[in-house]
Amino acid sequence: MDCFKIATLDEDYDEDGAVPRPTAASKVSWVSRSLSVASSSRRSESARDFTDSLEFFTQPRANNLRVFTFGELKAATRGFSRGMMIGEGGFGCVYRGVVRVSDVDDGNCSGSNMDVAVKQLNRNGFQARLLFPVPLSMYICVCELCSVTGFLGIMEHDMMIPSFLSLFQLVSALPRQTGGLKKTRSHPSSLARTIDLKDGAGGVMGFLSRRMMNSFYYIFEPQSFLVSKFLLQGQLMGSVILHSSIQGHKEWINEVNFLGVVKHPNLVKLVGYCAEDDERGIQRLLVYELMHNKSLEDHLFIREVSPLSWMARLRIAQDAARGLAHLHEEKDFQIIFRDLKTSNILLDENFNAKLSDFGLARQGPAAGLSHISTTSVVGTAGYAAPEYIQTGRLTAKSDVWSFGVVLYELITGRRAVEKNMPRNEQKLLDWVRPYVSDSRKFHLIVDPRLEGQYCIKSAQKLASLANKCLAKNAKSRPKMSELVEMLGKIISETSSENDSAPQHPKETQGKKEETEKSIRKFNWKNWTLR
Ligand SMILES: Nc1ncnc2c1ncn2[C@@H]1O[C@H](COP(=O)(O)OP(=O)(O)OP(=O)(O)O)[C@@H](O)[C@H]1O
Repeated sequence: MDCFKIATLDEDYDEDGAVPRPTAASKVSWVSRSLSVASSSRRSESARDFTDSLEFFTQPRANNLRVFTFGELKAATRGFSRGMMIGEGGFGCVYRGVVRVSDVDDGNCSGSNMDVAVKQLNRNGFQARLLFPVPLSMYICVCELCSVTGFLGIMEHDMMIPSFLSLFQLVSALPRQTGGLKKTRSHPSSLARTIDLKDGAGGVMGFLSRRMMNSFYYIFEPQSFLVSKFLLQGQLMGSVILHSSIQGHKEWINEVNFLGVVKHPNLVKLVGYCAEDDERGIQRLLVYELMHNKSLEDHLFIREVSPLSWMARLRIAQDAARGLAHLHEEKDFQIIFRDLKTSNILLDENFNAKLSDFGLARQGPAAGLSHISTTSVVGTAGYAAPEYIQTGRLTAKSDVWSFGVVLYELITGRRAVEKNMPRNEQKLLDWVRPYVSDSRKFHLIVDPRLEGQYCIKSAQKLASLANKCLAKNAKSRPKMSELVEMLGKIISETSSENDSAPQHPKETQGKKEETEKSIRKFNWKNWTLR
């Protein structure tokens, strides 16, 4: 999933929620949300945004996170071996591992083994990744102008790029990686024009992994300006996203600080972290409880994984809503999650859902203020609320919008943005619209992987809930606690309907049996990386 960051936004607060003043960011249309976008940006503003987010961290809050050494985590993950890798996100790889934890709670200091997921932040400096088919000329131009250092993500393998890569160096390096790009010795400035896209860059495009396309990336200043320039020329077929280790580090700190202090059954548990800098580079790792059934994304969109029953989907939605309600409403400070999506909803061995990835979380507005004005709009395209994209003004209702998108993904089994679909079906919300308003056609959008094993009334009720979350006017969207209640009602109505019409065996067996069945089907050994 591609993401965006829009910079240069006003820092004004608007207590009555009046129509916002147009800003640079408001030039970015909702239609272009699937692209990575950026308006002109100034480093100082980004820095201010960073400082804002640090505010939260300066207040002392107790956490009992364990500090791991790099050596410990290396041993726990068998040297970060590929065999132990369970996922990959925009900021690094996630590995399975086992760590020893002490059981201080029960009075004795004996230790026990704990299954964990270890997320390793990518180490080296600046990063560049190609998310969507991009004309190679643009790619090269961006890389050249940005002086990319560090990794250049092409295909599954990261390629090392020497510091201050020149255009010529990049083009020379590409053929070895793509196996198809014509080597050319022309002067760097003319290369962009001489490369045959079908022959050479086509190879690059073809090799882009699905995983990379769905990942989360940043545009980092000052490079974002360059990307926006391409966008303005109307030539952007995709985007080159750059982020730096500073940016990744910020997310890392965010995660430690937020997840370190929030505890809830529907938020993934952060066990500890590792922060070591040495000759190997910057080591930043996070250690979470292992969620045996990975993410909702895996279950909804990966064909090899058994589909979730309708009832399981409803319960997952309610769990996620509970997690968000806790963040929004149950603490002495509000937390806006900012990145709700199916890959951030993890499932434990009983298919209980927990939210993970607090890298983009922000503390909500102070008392008396209606929103936070952010200087950078971040999130994942397809999930972010339109008013946030257009104005940078962030409220908890932005999360509610994203939740509405997730509800439609649960109903349809389709991604928020589906690049492989015909153009008119790519944006989920646009695609469902005509079907939702026509009850005779509604069944056509329900996930075919359910094979008819669902209650149509229940699905329609869920869609109507999603519509409430997707109200244009943010203020009229429900609060997450209200959504928890509404979902509870749908769940109990659905189970009583199932009880009276037991023709759907999967849904009448109860959660436990259904879960056991799914677990049996889910085999770690057959787990293939996307
Ligand atoms: N605690 C965990 N237990 C089990 N699997 C996990 C855990 N955390 C992450 N994963 C797996 O690793 C994948 C990558 O997670 P990560 O949070 O790094 O990125 P992401 O959310 O998929 O992408 P993005 O970079 O856009 O946030 C997840 O989709 C999930 O499948």
